[in-house]
Amino acid sequence: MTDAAFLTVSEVTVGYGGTTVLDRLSLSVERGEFVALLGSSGCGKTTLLRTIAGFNKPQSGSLALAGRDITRAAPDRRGMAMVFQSYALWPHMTVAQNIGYGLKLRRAPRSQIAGRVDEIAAMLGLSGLEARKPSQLSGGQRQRVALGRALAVEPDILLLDEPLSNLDARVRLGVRHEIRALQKRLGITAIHVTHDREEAMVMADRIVILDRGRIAQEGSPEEVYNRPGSPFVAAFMGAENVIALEGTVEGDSVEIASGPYNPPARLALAGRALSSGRFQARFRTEAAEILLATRLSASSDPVAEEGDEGVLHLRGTVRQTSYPGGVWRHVVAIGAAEVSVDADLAVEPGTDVVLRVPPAALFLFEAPQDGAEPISRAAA
Ligand SMILES: Nc1ncnc2c1ncn2[C@@H]1O[C@H](COP(=O)(O)OP(=O)(O)OP(=O)(O)O)[C@@H](O)[C@H]1O
Repeated sequence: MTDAAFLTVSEVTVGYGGTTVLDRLSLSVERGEFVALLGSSGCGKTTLLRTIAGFNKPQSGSLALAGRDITRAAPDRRGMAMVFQSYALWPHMTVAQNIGYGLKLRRAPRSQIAGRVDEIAAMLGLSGLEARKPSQLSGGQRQRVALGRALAVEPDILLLDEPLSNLDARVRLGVRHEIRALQKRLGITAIHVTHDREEAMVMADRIVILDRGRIAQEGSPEEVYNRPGSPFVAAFMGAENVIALEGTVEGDSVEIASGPYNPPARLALAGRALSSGRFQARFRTEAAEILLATRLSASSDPVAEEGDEGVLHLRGTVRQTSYPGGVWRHVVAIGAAEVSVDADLAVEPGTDVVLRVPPAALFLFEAPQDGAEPISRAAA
């Protein structure tokens, strides 16, 4: 955490009744940064956002904004505005009245409110709709009004609580880009709660992945996607195929001996701390290539092929083939394990195949205590 951080959340613990939801959580956000809080349902994303907004009081820890302690400041004294999933617009007010609501509460002069409402309506593509009530708007328009109401008060921090999840997929993509472009143009600091990985990836400068009230990992979208630090983050970022292996660590690589489902391989550790013994290899559905087993039958050791250093080859049998669109998806059985692998062409169920997982797409981690039996043996 740096002293220069705009918002600082320090060692904050928050719970409901006797249950702790956030456990000594610390987070810092820079001015102008767009941070996405990503995590599965119930991990505490909304609780963290509401704590930042001042709706939840921490049992311990502190919050500071621009160097000012706001731990006990009332929500309307924090210079923040929140946009909710449910829009939370006033149904009896017009679009203009909804957008101007925060300014009216602050007793801004009527002419100033009108000018600001016009400006925001134009910026958000709502011009011409100012006299309508929320019930006369589409979901995307309502969400833009909610965003306009938040922006009208020129908050120091914009808090977004799954604001796009009620919109249909096509509108959601559009509003996603609108919010991001606007945030960049206005230089607003934004914290956005979502459980949608792609949404977090395309909108945020930094992704904070929460797991049961703690930060599992934070980093740029590219970092958390390509260098997940734990099996939880790898799985959350889409590397859901898991193969249990056994190997011997030598320097910065791990050697696995030939087994019934794999030729020998030397896999790069790429700085990960692993010790000899059991570990797990994770990869994404789109990361592995399917090779037909017959192509490799002449070679007992495909790893020896030039340029295949660090590659994991796995022998398996296709169990299911489906077409989700664009590519063919295959369920491939490798011993007792099953993995999902995409390919441009359909491979018939029952076909023996070899999967080729390149080093950059392979994530290695310590095996969990209750992990599956490894399919490989450690090299002697
Ligand atoms: N007002 C409340 N009283 C008691 N428990 C609560 C309350 N609000 C949330 N919780 C519990 O706190 C935990 C975290 O909830 P929170 O809403 O922060 O999660 P979330 O990550 O935002 O989930 P979702 O994505 O489903 O909205 C959950 O177990 C939830 O049941």
